[in-house]
Amino acid sequence: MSALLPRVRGALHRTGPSRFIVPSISSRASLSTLPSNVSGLLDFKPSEAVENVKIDGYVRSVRAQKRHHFVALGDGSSLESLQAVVPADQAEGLTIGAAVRLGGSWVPSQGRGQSHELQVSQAAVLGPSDAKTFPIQKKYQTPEFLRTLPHLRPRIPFNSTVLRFRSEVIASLTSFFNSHQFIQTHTPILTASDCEGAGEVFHIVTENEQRASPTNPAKPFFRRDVYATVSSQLHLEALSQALGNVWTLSPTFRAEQSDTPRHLSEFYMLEAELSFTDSPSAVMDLLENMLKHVASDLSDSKVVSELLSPVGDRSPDLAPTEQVAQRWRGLTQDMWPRITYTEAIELLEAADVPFSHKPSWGKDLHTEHEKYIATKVGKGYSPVFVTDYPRDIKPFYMKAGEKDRDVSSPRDTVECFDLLVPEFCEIAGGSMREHRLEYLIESMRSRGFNPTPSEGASNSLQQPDNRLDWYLDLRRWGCPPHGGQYMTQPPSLGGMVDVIAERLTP
Ligand SMILES: NC(=O)C[C@H](N)C(=O)O
Repeated sequence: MSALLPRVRGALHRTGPSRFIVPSISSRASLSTLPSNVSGLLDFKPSEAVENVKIDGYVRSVRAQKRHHFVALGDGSSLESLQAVVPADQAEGLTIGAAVRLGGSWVPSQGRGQSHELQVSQAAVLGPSDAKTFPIQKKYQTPEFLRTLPHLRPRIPFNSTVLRFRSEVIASLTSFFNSHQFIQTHTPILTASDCEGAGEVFHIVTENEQRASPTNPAKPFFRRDVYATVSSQLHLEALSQALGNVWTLSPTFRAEQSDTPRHLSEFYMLEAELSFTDSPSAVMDLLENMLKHVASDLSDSKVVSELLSPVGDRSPDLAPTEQVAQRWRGLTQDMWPRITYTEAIELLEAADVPFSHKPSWGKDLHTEHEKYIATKVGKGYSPVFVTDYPRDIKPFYMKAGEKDRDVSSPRDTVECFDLLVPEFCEIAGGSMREHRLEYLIESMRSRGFNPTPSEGASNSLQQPDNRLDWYLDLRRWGCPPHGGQYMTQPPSLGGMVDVIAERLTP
């Protein structure tokens, strides 16, 4: 293998930022038109051979024949591999997993399975790989096994496709918010506010504090209890009073002990606050338009067609492609139905289905209930908004509904919504925020908080136990009606695409 390097070094050295040698006069393609990655090369279908093509990538598999080795090359840019035909005497070191640089002619392929292939004249191994010990193999490997290799798993073509998809979704979300004049902000990850008791928190302590004992006390690192954020919402509300409409995409942490894909201890959450509005519909419209924007932005993209393609190494614990395609189509449906929680309960009570949890007004909806609603109301493809949940099962910050809105049902509700999608159930939600000081204090007291609003601004550093007084302050000085939305795991569209919504990075 080392013998290969000196032989090709002269021919393959970079002449600038490009990885290609300037083509000779006889070449048809000019430097600027030559694609620079596997995806680009696969889309490049000249009718005649193009010489002096160079490509960097990783060997996905090798089929050795007497005179040639057929190398499947990938570089993370494409689910499909590029076929490189390497003369046997140049194939030393081209083993599965190796990082290589290949040079040769890009020619229409005689074989089946690909329109073009690279007839390699120069091959360099830039990062060798011992095929005998490389744990990622072309054959099927169970998700359980692959989960033990989080540092290598992204190299699996399907997984790198999911990561590219996430990148494109984030770009599309950014363009959506940008074009709607929302300001992107970044809220603290380490925070003294544990939001609304949205989930169990991770308490941040230093190793010193952890090792402390009565005989060996440690000086606290922070002056008060600090947690890994469970939601950016409260901080975002403060920022919206300074900037107007704001959004963030932030890592979020919940200490929930669970192996289901729906309960992750670390995930990304998109949150947006819309200021100067008293209309829950406006907040729902924002969420609906945001998802439709992403769906239409990406619908013709290569990455979506790859995710929906039935070929490749799709693991059997992923939803079938037809199901994912259906979810995708659902996002582009015209009007997403909106029903109240009370209507949802009525539908559930009337349903001829043996639910394991009896639906009853005042209780939260279980996944089986949400599935039923999404199928019945959303007809199995359209997302459905369920609004106005009972106040007692929702967090303190949600704005109280108008009691007299439905005289036949004078039960306390809050102005909120959950977005249910077929099969996946709740992927997003939001609410109007209680912007009236006295109502907020009352709501906090009824939930066991002990707010102590002061005359001046709350100095949270001096009030270690009263971590939400600053939140009350927001209501004391210029708090317009406002509301917000959230979506968990937006880069994978709430996990709808990489169904096992797990981290693909170490
Ligand atoms: N921004 C939000 O409305 C998210 C909400 N705080 C939650 O954690 O569920």
